[in-house]
Amino acid sequence: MYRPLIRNTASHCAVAARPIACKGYASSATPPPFNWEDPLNAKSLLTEEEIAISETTEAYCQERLLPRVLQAYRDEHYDKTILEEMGELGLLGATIKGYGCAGVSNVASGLITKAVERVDSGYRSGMSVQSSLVMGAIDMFGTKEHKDKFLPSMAKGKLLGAFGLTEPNHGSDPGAMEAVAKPHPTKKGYLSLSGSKTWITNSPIADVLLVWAKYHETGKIRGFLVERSQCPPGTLETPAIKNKNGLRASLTGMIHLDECPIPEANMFPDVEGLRGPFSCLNNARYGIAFGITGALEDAIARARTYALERKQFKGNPLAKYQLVQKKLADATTDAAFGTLAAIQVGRLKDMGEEAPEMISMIKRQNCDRALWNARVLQEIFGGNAASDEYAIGRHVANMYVTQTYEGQSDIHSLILGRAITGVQAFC
Ligand SMILES: Cc1cc2nc3c(=O)[nH]c(=O)nc-3n(C[C@H](O)[C@H](O)[C@H](O)COP(=O)(O)OP(=O)(O)OC[C@H]3O[C@@H](n4cnc5c(N)ncnc54)[C@H](O)[C@@H]3O)c2cc1C
Repeated sequence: MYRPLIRNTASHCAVAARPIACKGYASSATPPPFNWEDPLNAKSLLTEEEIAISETTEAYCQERLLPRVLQAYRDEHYDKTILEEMGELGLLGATIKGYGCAGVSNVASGLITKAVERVDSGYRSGMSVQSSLVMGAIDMFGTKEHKDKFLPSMAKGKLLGAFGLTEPNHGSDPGAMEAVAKPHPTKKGYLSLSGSKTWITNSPIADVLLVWAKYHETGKIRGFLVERSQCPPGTLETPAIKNKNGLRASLTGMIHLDECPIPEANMFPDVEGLRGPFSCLNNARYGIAFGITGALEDAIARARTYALERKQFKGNPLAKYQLVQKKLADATTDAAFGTLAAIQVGRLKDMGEEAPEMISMIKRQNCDRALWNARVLQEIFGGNAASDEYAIGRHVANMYVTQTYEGQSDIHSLILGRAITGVQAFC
């Protein structure tokens, strides 16, 4: 069994306070050994609590998730009891304080996503939607009633969430969405929600769907909590999107709302416009930027093992050849740089000093570099890369999606370009 996360308030937010032992410049005759699994000693930047959370989550993921992922990916199956297991460990909504959540630092929550994504980006996606996009939104924008009603069961993984922003005609440009909430023609105190959302993680199994739609009176975007159990037949459909090329271990679907009655009280009261969805996306994008380094590290570890074991030309291991070594050097460098950048942004988040553009920067950089490197590492496996048993093809296919969702990399380039030049280039 795994220990649930226990919050040690003393070491919660700050960088581990350690005495600085001055050994003098270049005084050591034997420099510390290079650790290819943590080349820049990112661990030295973590608190004891963060290290313990990381180790607990890594152990759970390697022992319980890894054995399931190959079959889940083949069958395009998501076992929703995974969220209950994660809930028991305190991994869901981990940064939220109260409501049965662990209340850990943003760096600790990044380490959780990294451990899960080391196994599979789809498992991390299912968790991120629950934690950052739905629980996070309720915590940020919900009323006390929303929080009391939804957060404790969501923290346990007993109530599942989905986040509906993307529409069939509006992906990168959600401001142009067509979903709309109008007064309900017959039910007093209710709104009538209509519209379609697509590519929505967890939608086929979600109990509560956070749907973003334009409010009739103002034309501004508002957030609505749609409870599946309260929707009359025919007003809510959530068909699965089957036969995906990537993220097959997570469930993705559509949301169709046809004059669905929603209590007015289920609308987030005070947030309007794109600030609502984008605030939630910021947290989730941070999780992706941190998490994807786990998937890249897994690709590196697998490619390294393969390169050491596979022999070609006079019985030499592939690892002996310079071109192969360069591929591993490039990927290892990018994983290490990406991890440090994610920790830095996490620390700034803990202090409330992160700019959204910082998150765009690490989401774009870490996802782009992970995809590029994993695609190159795939070559080390030769023909065997075509077999799903070697996992590398699964990571590459998943990484395409991580580079695409929650703002495709080119969109994050435009966000950064706007911040650098002051000139808007979206339209
Ligand atoms: C497996 C999966 C799970 C997902 N889960 C969710 C979810 O849970 N909730 C949710 O709301 N959405 C989800 N999405 C949707 C995802 O966020 C969108 O696919 C993404 O935002 C891109 O939108 P689009 O697919 O409509 O592409 P488009 O917006 O049509 O873009 C296509 C291409 O054009 C480029 N482009 C667009 N506009 C510009 C421009 N102005 N300048 C330069 N280039 C531009 C884009 O960068 C992209 O490369 C998911 C997607 C996938 C694949």
